[in-house]
Amino acid sequence: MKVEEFPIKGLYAFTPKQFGDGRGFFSETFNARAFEEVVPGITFVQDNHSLSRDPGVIRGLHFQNPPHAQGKLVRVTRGRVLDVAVDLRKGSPTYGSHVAVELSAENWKQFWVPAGFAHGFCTLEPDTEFLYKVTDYYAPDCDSGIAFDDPDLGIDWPFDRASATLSGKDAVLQPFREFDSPFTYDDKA
Ligand SMILES: Cc1cn([C@H]2C[C@H](O)[C@@H](COP(=O)(O)OP(=O)(O)O[C@H]3O[C@@H](C)C(=O)[C@@H](O)[C@H]3O)O2)c(=O)[nH]c1=O
Repeated sequence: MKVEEFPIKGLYAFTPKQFGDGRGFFSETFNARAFEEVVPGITFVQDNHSLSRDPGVIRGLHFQNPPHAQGKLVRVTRGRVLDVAVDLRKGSPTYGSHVAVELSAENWKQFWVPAGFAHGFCTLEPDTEFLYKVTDYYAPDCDSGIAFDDPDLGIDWPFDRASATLSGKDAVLQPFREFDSPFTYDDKA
């Protein structure tokens, strides 16, 4: 498994091996022991799967507030997305900055987005299937988000608000400047 780090501490990309043969391929898409070596102390409790029909579907930027904050291990099994994580950890040297990674069925990359980040993605191909493991259960009362196109975040999305497809909920998310983060940065983590 290939492991990549980023300028924002806590984010990782993993590329599991694919063993191709005449039938197709085999891949260990999650191995608790290998994951633990890079990101210790994590337990996943729920697996999610979404389908987005068109290119330009933007979901995000989402997070759950404590006590149900979620870490997410995300990947794409069909199609392609631009996946984005925004650092919301108060006191972090990279607070408010983001990492964008392309995830696709072709590159087989997974992105680890710990609790304390807002997460979102934009589909780049039709019929994109997005799969992820999360570290806490869905808690609608803790569900929150920030506008994907907030100018203060400066994310270079391939679609703008007029051309993207958004949920009603995502169309009215709060601006970053009004957001009082409940997350704190742990220097030692
Ligand atoms: C996220 C989620 C949603 N739902 C339900 C609520 C709602 O009726 C329907 C669709 O929910 P949403 O519109 O919030 O789905 P979606 O916009 O795909 O939300 C997801 O976006 C990406 C970017 C993330 O990071 C995820 O954590 C999650 O927030 O599914 C669950 O039952 N369990 C869940 O874990």
